[in-house]
Amino acid sequence: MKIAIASDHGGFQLKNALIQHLVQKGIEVEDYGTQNDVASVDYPYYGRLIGEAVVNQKADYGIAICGTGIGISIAANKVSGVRAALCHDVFSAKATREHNDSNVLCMGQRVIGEGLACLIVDTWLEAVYQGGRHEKRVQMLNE
Ligand SMILES: O=C(CO)[C@H](O)[C@H](O)COP(=O)(O)O
Repeated sequence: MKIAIASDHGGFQLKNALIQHLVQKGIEVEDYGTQNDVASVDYPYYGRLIGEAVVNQKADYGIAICGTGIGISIAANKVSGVRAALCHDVFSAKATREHNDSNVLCMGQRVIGEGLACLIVDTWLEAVYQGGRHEKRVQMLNE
């Protein structure tokens, strides 16, 4: 499995923590930036990068972080084929894989701590899309 990950300056520290967490688990990670939290950068650029990496199959899934997670999730969802989910709790992380077949996970560094964020990532990656009644709805999203 390969994960594409990106953040703006507001999510840079959490991005680093998640990269470390994923690499420790043996998961391949490609870092699409940003490279520091000194320079103020624009989350729409990084949301688009992650969205395009996923739909162009450069990675199996994407993770996108900003201060709130909101702006970068809006940006990622502008890319056709992206189903980005903003999750700050474990229930939502599991449900969005099972029901929405989400392919990008978004979180906010200014909202949750690293421990919970790692647990959300693990839950999201382990959950399995259920298909069935959800197929038609996901198809509607794609259309
Ligand atoms: O959360 C975000 C977007 O939803 C951004 O990270 C946030 O707006 C950046 O703010 P600032 O420029 O004040 O650091």
